[in-house]
Amino acid sequence: MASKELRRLVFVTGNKNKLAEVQAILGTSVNLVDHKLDLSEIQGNTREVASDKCQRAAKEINGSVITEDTALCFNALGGLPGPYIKWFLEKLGHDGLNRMLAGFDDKSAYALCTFAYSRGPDTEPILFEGITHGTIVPPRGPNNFGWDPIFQPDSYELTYAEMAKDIKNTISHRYKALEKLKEFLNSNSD
Ligand SMILES: O=c1nc[nH]c2c1ncn2[C@H]1C[C@H](O)[C@@H](COP(=O)(O)OP(=O)(O)OP(=O)(O)O)O1
Ligand SMILES: [Mg+2]
Repeated sequence: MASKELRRLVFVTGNKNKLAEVQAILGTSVNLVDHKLDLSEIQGNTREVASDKCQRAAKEINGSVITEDTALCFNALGGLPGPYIKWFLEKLGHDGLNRMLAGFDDKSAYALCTFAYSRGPDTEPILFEGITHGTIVPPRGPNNFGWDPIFQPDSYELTYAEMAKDIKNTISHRYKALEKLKEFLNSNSD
């Protein structure tokens, strides 16, 4: 690849908020091409779910792709809902997610982001993980993105939803995973 040429990366996601954050974090360092597709997701641990999703995307695109899977893991529940948070959020809402922890003193949780990069349909995806630890709290802040109003990162008084985007985007699970992906891409510029 010519050194001045921006790397073209196809990001397959059905979530516009994710896409916006990834674009904001990557800035102009890559030419991000979005491809809207709601991929089906298997059951399994976060690495299995992320890897399978990326393989499906690479088959659809028939080329190199990145995908991302986000889990929200409650420590009192041994890491659940984890990769199934989307369905728990959809069925229970913010209050229901809080109530899941009512019987536990431990309200701690972590957000885990797994980016997966595949060179094409017949290759094993490479995974990049980022974790931000925090606490599950009653909802505060605008309800624009998923579980942002109920996740308060450690050493902050604000939930993800209350924070300015440029703060979230420098401490988030997504930011940390993308830092690793960027480092990998910079040292593998084929
Ligand atoms: O930073 C975040 N802050 C708050 N909520 C978030 C965040 N990131 C993902 N979320 C939500 C979206 C979905 O309810 C679940 C993850 O599920 P996940 O399968 O990874 O996302 P998705 O299906 O919306 O998009 P995709 O097409 O990329 O799979 O957590
Ligand atoms: Mg999904």
